[in-house]
Amino acid sequence: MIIGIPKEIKNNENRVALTPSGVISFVKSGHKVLVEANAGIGSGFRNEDYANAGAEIIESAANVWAQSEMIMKVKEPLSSEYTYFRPGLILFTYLHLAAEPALAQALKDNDVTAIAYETVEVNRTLPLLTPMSEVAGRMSVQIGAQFLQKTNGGQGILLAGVPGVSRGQVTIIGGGIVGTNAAKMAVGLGADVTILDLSADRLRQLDDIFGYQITTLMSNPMNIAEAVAKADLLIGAVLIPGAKAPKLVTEEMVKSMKPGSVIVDVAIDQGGIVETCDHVTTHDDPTFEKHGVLHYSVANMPGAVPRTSTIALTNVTVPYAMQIANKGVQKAISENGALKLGVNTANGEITYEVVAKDLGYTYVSVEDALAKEVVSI
Ligand SMILES: NC(=O)C1=CN([C@@H]2O[C@H](COP(=O)(O)OP(=O)(O)OC[C@H]3O[C@@H](n4cnc5c(N)ncnc54)[C@H](O)[C@@H]3O)[C@@H](O)[C@H]2O)C=CC1
Ligand SMILES: CC(=O)C(=O)O
Repeated sequence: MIIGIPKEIKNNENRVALTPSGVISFVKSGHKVLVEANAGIGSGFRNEDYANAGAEIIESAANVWAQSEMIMKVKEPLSSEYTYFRPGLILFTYLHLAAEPALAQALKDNDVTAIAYETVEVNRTLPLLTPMSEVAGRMSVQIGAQFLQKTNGGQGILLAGVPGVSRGQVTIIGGGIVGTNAAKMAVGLGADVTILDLSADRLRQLDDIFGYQITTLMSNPMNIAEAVAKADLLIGAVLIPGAKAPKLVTEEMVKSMKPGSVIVDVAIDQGGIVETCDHVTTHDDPTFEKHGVLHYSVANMPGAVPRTSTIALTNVTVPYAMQIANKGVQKAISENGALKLGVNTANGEITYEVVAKDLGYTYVSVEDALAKEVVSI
């Protein structure tokens, strides 16, 4: 199979979908890899590194897309990339379609087989989301601490406090991968940490991990309101796989926060859980202020630590991409239930149920979509 690796074009997105080591794996298995010139620079991988690994360096993005059977990316295509879509193209990347209706329509209109990293699912875990959630969860506290500084627009508190002065309060809504990793960092800094989740089992696990270092609370409107009101740093970390994030933190709750408090809504890639986090921000201009509270809503947080993130991401994506390359997309999907759950669009249909529901399309199963006329390139 011919696999294409375009350079990421989202604001400050310095990750790349494949490392030179990944290229070696594909080439050894008899595949051809086309890498757009300078695609790896942001992650510290030079064109020569890719060429030495056996990739062909291609000058233009258009040629990479046109000549490849499968495109591997990191972030969802931006509108300028929709022109590269065509029937039969396999796209393997983060998509977050519930929050990207125009992209969903473009993939559908162009009969692209689009497999979303974030919905590949094994035993109720999301193996291709996990490493980036680990990164973003850890970053969320680092970023929050930084914006709590007066010089950066915050209320001017140190999360750790000092002897004689109270510690900062970190409230984390959602105790999955992002939430747990945020808690590790916040506990490590010495903050006062509260985590809310809807799953009693998850709260028990968190209690086992952190003991008396954190407070766990069942997620319900009353507990959320109280925990938000006292938060110096609020972290949004809820996920319902594939679906638009529920708005759990209302504008009224945000108004109850202290001036200069900070919200890091990590779940913004699925639309965000905070009502006032009404738009995505960029690494260039990451925050905005509403009701005196700083809001941070960058949808590609790991893009700021690309070396760590690229290696962590490709560690998990390459084995799945290899199955697609070795077997072809239809056979790979039929033999691997985890990968099948990743398919969000195929043959002009939306094939992930909650995405179809959230965007108002009729859901068609992957099998039925692929059983329609099979388009080959
Ligand atoms: N902004 C960025 O750059 C990045 C964003 N993310 C996003 O962060 C979000 C969280 O991801 P993960 O931690 O990996 O998901 P996860 O599935 O590991 O955890 C989600 C948690 O939310 C809980 N939950 C569901 N409904 C809830 C509710 N009503 N109240 C409280 N908790 C509830 C679940 O029980 C689960 O424990 C996702 O949207 C993910 O895409 C991940 C990486 C980077
Ligand atoms: C999960 C995701 O969208 C990211 O890492 O950018």
